Amino acid sequence: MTPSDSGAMPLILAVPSKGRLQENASAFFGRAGLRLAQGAGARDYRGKLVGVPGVEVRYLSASEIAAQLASGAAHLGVTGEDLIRETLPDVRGQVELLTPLGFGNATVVVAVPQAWIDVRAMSDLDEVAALMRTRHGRRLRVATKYVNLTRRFFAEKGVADYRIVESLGATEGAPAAGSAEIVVDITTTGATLSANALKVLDDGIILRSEANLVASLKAPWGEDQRTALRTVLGRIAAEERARTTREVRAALPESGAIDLATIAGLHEAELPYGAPRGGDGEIVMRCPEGAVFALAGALVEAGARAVTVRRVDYAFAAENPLAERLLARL
Ligand SMILES: Nc1ncnc2c1ncn2[C@@H]1O[C@H](COP(=O)(O)OP(=O)(O)OP(=O)(O)O)[C@@H](O)[C@H]1O
Ligand SMILES: O=P(O)(O)OC[C@H]1O[C@H](OP(=O)(O)OP(=O)(O)O)[C@H](O)[C@@H]1O
Ligand SMILES: [Mg+2]
Repeated sequence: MTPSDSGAMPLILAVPSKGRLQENASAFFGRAGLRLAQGAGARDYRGKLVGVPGVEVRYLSASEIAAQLASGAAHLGVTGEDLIRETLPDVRGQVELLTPLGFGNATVVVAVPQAWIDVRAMSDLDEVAALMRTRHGRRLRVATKYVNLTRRFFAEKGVADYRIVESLGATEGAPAAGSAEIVVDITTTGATLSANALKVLDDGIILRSEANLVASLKAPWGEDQRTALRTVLGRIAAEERARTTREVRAALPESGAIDLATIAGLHEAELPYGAPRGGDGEIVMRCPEGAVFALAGALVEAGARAVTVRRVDYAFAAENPLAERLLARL
């Protein structure tokens, strides 16, 4: 880490440089008003956030991001939960998973040849392993790049007699190639598994993963970095709040007699600008997207003269829940 022009130590934000997560990750930051500006040239793996001083963007592969968050070389990053759980021996002690991002969805699964018609569950693997030993004199081989997830899951399921064959790519090809009998790999559509005549075991789901915004507990969190953190997470929270809620405005009845507190309580709504000052006038509420119609109905029922609902782009608030959660752990 090198001091920025102003001498401040930057917050290092690690962003996928390639692969499936890249486009979605920059779109996610863009929605939050955080525009990534890559340094000159496509091969420059550093950049900045436009208009947010004190942040250095590093473009890395998804697995490298997990490693840098673990070591503390990066403060914040976007990567798959699968890589976090595979790479970090102590997830809770090393990072805080701040929020799932709704993209990069994939499932880590145990898959066996479709031809093994009697093998449906993890418990059947023990029998297969025993047969392998007696018939072929060797252990059942599992091809994977998820070595740690595999070991943990197999141990939980009581399957012990196997050997891992580390795979660096095209894992699903291992059984046909003869380098392993079964695989542990990530799948989204299932197309690759089918194409390789493999099936997922009934209880063979190891982890449902998606991209997450992750913070390192091991990175040096000085005052400069905490300030940058509040700005970045404040914008992300404002976008998330705006996306998941609706603003509901109502013209109160002339009489002013309306029990807003009760209505708000019943419909998970809040009054972000407080209760109305006078008896008459307009109030602004905010509620989850799914509560809109019930809330609007309740307001009309209670005498509101008009109710309008709208989406907003950003909803900033004094509290910064993502930042507070992280800062409380540092
Ligand atoms: N169908 C999918 N297959 C693989 N990964 C997926 C899929 N869908 C989402 N992902 C997520 O994307 C992450 C990175 O996968 P991707 O293949 O895009 O990166 P990569 O550039 O190959 O990374 P690396 O070179 O470090 O393996 C996965 O670990 C997972 O979290
Ligand atoms: O269930 P599906 O939708 O078919 O997707 C799963 C496949 O995609 C990934 O490979 P990727 O394309 O990332 O290649 P890689 O193994 O080189 O990373 C993954 O390793 C699977 O092979
Ligand atoms: Mg890949």
